[in-house]
Parts: sequence; structure tokens; C-alpha cells
Amino acid sequence: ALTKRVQCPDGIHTATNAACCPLFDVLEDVQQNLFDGGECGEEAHESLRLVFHDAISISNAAGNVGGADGSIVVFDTIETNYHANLGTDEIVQKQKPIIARHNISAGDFVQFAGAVAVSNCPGAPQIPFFLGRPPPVSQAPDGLVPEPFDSVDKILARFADAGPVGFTPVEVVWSLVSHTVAAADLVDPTIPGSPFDSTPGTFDSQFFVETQLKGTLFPGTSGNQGEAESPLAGEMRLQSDHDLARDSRTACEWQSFVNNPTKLRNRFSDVVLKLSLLGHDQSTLTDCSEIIPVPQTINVPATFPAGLTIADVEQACVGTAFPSLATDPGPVTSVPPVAGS
Ligand code: HEM
Ligand SMILES: [Ca+2]
Ligand SMILES: [Mn+2]
Repeated sequence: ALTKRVQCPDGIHTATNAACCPLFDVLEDVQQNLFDGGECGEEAHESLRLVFHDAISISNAAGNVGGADGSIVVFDTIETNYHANLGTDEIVQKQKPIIARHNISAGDFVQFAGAVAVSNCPGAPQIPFFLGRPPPVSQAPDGLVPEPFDSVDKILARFADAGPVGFTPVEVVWSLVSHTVAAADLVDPTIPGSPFDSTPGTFDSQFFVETQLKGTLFPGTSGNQGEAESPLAGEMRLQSDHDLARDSRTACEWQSFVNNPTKLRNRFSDVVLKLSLLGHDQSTLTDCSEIIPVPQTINVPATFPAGLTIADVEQACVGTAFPSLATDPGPVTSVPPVAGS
């Protein structure tokens, strides 16, 4: 279809809707001053985490107030002190001056920065972005963000209660594709930056392979709340990811992402869009998805880490065999921490 484009006031860009033009400057600012020139590093990871923590803070039972409204930024002195949000204060402090330089709401910025963050990760989808969220009305109440020590029942119930339609167990799995570009700083504070898979800078399916492997060690100290044993030195496994990979309601969807990059991209894109619209009527927002950069593509098959094979898989999906994968060559390695964590 032919779409008429407008010339933006900067004289450089064009857009399908003039309302999107200011986002070219915001994009430049976040790439240069938040994401170190366009990296999939610590600030990109934390900005994606912030997408979730802002958006999921809405409850159908409580009347669907809030959601993706930027309250975690505007009411940061309250919300970043909630236990589940600990550690988000740093990225909020880095985002605030950028928001102040532009005429953009905090709710829009959090979702925009998250979509740009994901686009910096090779293999990622181009996440749609809609513009026009009003300022938040109030801080989100405590207790709406899932914790890694929550049971699967509790996690699924919390997601089901997020917004008027909620999220199904399968959509919960889709949302956890995020943990392919992620690390933990506070679950074990002695080892900040410990990644959830061996490739935290790449948007691949290693997270779904490695969470299905038998846990054999704690990368740092033992006894941390919300942590389960992982299969690799340096790698952190959340109790919640361990349990979701093995629960009969979620295990087959979890396994289905292994070596399925097209599904990984498409489902994650769908579910992040849905998160980004929590608390909003999509028809009141403007589609500015074209401003989000097109991510670099990758073509690397999933593998078992060196020294591990199908024999180390804790098969949980009944009825579908775990995909057959090669094992990385060479000696057993350990996963290095994410820099700047
Ligand atoms: C059951 C649901 C979830 C739980 C229990 C959970 C829990 C956690 C925990 C405990 C951390 C480590 C925080 C730290 O110690 O620094 C983390 C990191 C992260 N989470 Fe989740 N998460 C969930 C869902 C999500 C979703 C839906 C997204 C995004 C769509 C997301 C994105 C991230 C990212 C990107 C990081 C890494 C941040 C960094 O590397 O700095 N999480 N998550
Ligand atoms: Ca990865
Ligand atoms: Mn971090």
C-alpha cells in the first residue's frame, strides 16, 4: 500500500504521521547517551526490564488503573523502593534527564526506550511503538510485579490479572524471551551482572536451552531467595524460570522456542506490544513503529554448552522430544558477567 509521508521539521526525516517526527531526536539521544552508541548491554537490558515493571503494575481486580504509564519514573522515590523493583533506580536516574530534554511523556519514553533497547540486540524483532500516553495519575501499588521466588500459580495469576483481558500462561512464556538479554545484579549481590544465558548480548534461544538443563551449581553464594542451581559457572538461574520451564502449563511452549528464531521474534514482539498498551486504548495512540531501528539479523543455531548434551536435559514437555542440538566444541567454559552491571 502506498502511504503518503510527511516531511519532518528537521528537514532530514520523513514520517507517516507528523506526530512521530520528534522521536528521531529522542532515538538519537537514547542511542548516544543511554545505550553507549547502540549496544545491547547493561542499560539496554535494564531499560527492557523497566518496560515490564512499569507496564505489569495494573490490576483488573483493582479496576485497571496504571499500567504502562511511566509511574515508575514519575513516582520513582516510591516505586523503585518496592522489593521487586530494587535496582531499577539506576536506569530511572539515567532515563530522567533524557526525558527532560524532550517533549515526551514518561510512559511513552519507557516503552520507546525499551523498544530501541531490544533493537540493539542482534536477532531481535523490531518491536512496535505507539505514542501518546498521558502522564501517570498515581504511583502503582506495591505487590504487582512478580518475584523470582513466587510459585508458578502465583505468577500465572498475577499475569492473568494484568489488564482487562490479562495474559495466558503461553503469553507469560513469550514475555520471558526477554531473559535471553538479561542478567541479575541483586539476586546474588556478590556476583552482579550474572547472565541468565551464555549470550546476554544476543537475542537467541539459548535461554530456553540452558534453563532446561539440569542445575548443578550456584555461580556465587548459595541460599539466595529466588535462585535455583544453574548448569554453567557464571550463569544465574531464577527459581521462577526453572519452575516455568518444568510446569505442565508452560513447559511445551518454553521448549518450542529452542532453535525457532522466527517464533521467538514474533511472539516476543506481540507480547511486548500488549504490555506496552496496558492501561491504554490503542485507538487513542499513534503508530510510530517505523522509528524503531531494524535489528541486525543472526543465523546461529542453538547449541548445548561445551561438555553438555541431551543427557543433561530435564525434559518437561510431554509428547514432544527436545530438539537435537550440537554441543559447543572445546573445554567447559564459564559465562562472563555483563559489563557495567
Ligand atoms: C515471572 C516473571 C518475571 C520475573 C519473576 C522476573 C524476575 C527478574 C529478576 C529477579 C531479575 C534480576 C534483577 C536483578 O537482580 O538485577 C530480572 C532481570 C531482567 N528481567 Fe525479568 N522477570 C520476569 C519477567 C520479565 C519480563 C516479562 C521482562 C520483559 C519483557 C523481563 C525483563 C528482564 C530483563 C531485561 C532483565 C535483565 C536486567 C539487566 O540485565 O540489568 N523480565 N528479572
Ligand atoms: Ca541470549
Ligand atoms: Mn543489570
